Amino acid sequence: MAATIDLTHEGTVLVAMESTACDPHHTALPELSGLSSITSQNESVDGCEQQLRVFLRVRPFSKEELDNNEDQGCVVFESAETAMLHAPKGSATMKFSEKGIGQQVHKFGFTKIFGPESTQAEFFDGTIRSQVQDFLQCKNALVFSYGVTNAGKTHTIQGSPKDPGILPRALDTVFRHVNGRLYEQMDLKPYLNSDVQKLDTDQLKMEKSAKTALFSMLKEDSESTRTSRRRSSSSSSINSLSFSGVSYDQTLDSAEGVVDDLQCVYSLWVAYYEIYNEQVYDLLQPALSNRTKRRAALRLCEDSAGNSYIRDLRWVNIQSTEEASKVLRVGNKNRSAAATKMNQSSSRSHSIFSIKLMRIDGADVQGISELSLCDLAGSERCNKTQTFGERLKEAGNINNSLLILGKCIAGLRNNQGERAKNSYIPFRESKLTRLFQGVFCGRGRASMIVNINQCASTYDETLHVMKFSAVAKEVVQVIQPRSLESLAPRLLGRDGKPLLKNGLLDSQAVDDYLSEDELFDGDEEADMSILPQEELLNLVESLRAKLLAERKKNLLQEIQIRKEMGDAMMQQSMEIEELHSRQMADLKESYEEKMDSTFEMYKEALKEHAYQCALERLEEEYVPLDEFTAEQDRAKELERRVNELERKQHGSASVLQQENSTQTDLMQPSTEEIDSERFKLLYKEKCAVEQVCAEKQELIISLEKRICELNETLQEAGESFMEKLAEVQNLQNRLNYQEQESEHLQRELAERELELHGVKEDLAKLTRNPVGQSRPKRGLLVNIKESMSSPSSGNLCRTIRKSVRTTTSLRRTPN
Ligand SMILES: Nc1ncnc2c1ncn2[C@@H]1O[C@H](COP(=O)(O)OP(=O)(O)OP(=O)(O)O)[C@@H](O)[C@H]1O
Repeated sequence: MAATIDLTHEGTVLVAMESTACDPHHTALPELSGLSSITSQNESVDGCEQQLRVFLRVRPFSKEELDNNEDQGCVVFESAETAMLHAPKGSATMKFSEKGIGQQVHKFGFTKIFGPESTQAEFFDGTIRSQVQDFLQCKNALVFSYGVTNAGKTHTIQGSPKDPGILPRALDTVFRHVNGRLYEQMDLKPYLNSDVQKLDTDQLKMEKSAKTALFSMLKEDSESTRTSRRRSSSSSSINSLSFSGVSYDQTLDSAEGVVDDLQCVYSLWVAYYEIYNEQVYDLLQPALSNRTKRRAALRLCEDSAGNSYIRDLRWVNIQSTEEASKVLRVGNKNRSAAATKMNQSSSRSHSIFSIKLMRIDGADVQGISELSLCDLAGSERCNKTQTFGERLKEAGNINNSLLILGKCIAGLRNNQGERAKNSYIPFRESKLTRLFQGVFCGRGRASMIVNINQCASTYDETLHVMKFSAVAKEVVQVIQPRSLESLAPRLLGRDGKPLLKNGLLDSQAVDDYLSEDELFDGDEEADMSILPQEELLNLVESLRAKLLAERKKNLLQEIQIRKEMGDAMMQQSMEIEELHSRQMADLKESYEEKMDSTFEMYKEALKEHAYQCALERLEEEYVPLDEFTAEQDRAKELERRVNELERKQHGSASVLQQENSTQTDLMQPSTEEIDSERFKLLYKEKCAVEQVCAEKQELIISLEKRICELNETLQEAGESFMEKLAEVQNLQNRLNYQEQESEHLQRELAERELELHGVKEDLAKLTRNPVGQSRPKRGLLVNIKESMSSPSSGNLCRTIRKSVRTTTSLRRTPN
């Protein structure tokens, strides 16, 4: 059930995205469709344009991987920016390319590539050091690592105590920059997305005791781990990560080039949370129950400007790298890690470590910026990693949120340029993208780290990651320059009311900020806690009746829409089925025709060939019958005469012997003459017979030769016939395969019809008993959106998704 998305479609024109508002409080984020947020490059001249920076980091082989013959030269570096992927034998990519689908070699470009030998320090300096400097100048930054599981994401972000990753290095850079200028009190605390809350004395006390309690969690833990460590000193868990007293290369200055007002002091706050199974959990909150280790899920809300923030997320004030390290260790302890087949300590959640930096000048908070480092969970294919039960659900959620991230990135790219498609960008379909929508839309600089391993066994997944990154690299961010005034967060009191504006109390500002209309208009996740309680109760009461009527109306509309969607789905599946059966019938017919005609063609050719050979043979061997019989007669006659002469010769020899003694010498000469004449004649005839025999012999030899030649030709023709027969067989096999495919698809179609039937029955039930339903108090669009987006929603959504997948796969089916 691995979610895959092909992001490599066309649309290469890269143009800028429009910046979002200069003032973070009063201009809403681009609407969720992203339609209004996209302009051409020319229109965004004020903003600073930059292609999304995408870095590739390739981790070295482990010893086990080398032993398992994982090194098959799959990754080849062409230059510092270009890498080639070569499909290894046995990979799906190779199998497909052998069938003529896709290629064996893929080439990808990156902002910069870091090979297996690159150090953590080199990586930090070459990638996010500049973003940390931006952060120190009140600019938001987001860094996220993407890659298959076991590719080195956590190593890159967190590293180990001896070899710290970019997060400890970033914190170290920040602390060295603010060294001696830390705001030591905790009374100014981050609030909502980018505001600041002034804590009163009670709140301050609570804040301090909460911090002490947090660090004491670590003490308790270290007491127990110390005992276990004594037993086993081999632990390399990230839980023990510490970067206090860093021993790594510190030759580079912490924040070169950062222009700074030396009068300013800084307050640093950190939060550490994870998105696990599409729920946000605070990694710094203790578990609800010690036994189950369950924690409370937090709500993702939006302020009136549409900026996302996590309600009740715990921000901890830190005064040193040691404290930052402690926070990270507490969070790592709580992180949802479970061993998968591919990585023994695989992280199953997206974990985000956020740092907020407040620049304070006297009583004024001049600016606030946020740096988030997001370690995405590894994406893996369920079959390969043997995931079951809870792990399978996790994998589904991980894949789904990565899929949405991919869709958003592809959507951003497609919406850029003159040929912008103005397509819907599904930021709100997952918590991850919803959280970082602002940064992607220009409220900060984002960069992506693509982690890969070079293992042949995970080649196909790695290729998918690379394709994803290729799309990301084409996204252009426009970071709008913001004035210091616009950067200044609002200072809010206990109940969320702003206390100061331009140094003065401004009660009007609260109305602008949180008007009733904004609070209740459309967004079901608006944070109501920021309104005074009484006001809120009144509003709730007055809206109650309205809401009921609205819900009734919505329910009916929803039923109608579901019915229409069900009908449309049914219609669509019937059309698909019909189209498919037509295609299959056509295909079958055309293959049969092709096969028959090929067969006939070869049969004819063979016949023709045999006929020609026979004709040639006849022509060459042909002797007229008369001639042949006359010759035979002549030969017989000659033979007969030879026999007769031999007989005569024999008789005359004996007569001569008898007469020799009696006859006179006179008689002798005349008999000898006759004999000699006869001999001469006989000799001549014998020669003639021998000549005829020799001629016949020659004829026989030449005929035998021709027969041999004809045999060879026949053999050749036979061989070519066999070849053609094999081809025909091959075509027949392909036809059988297509038929099997067709049957499979028809079965799938039948399943979908069953599902649709189920949905229709549900609908019918719903129509029969609409008021009895207990539904969450949400709007129509929200319910529809949720049912369309949530992986755990009902049959209808599964059916729609299935249909979309089937349609896509139908389009991809090779002819
Ligand atoms: N650049 C590197 N140099 C040396 N070892 C590395 C490097 N990158 C990763 N590793 C090692 O590879 C293993 C897997 O790395 P890591 O846990 O960071 O993967 P991951 O992508 O975070 O996996 P998951 O998504 O499952 O959490 C670890 O043992 C890590 O120490």
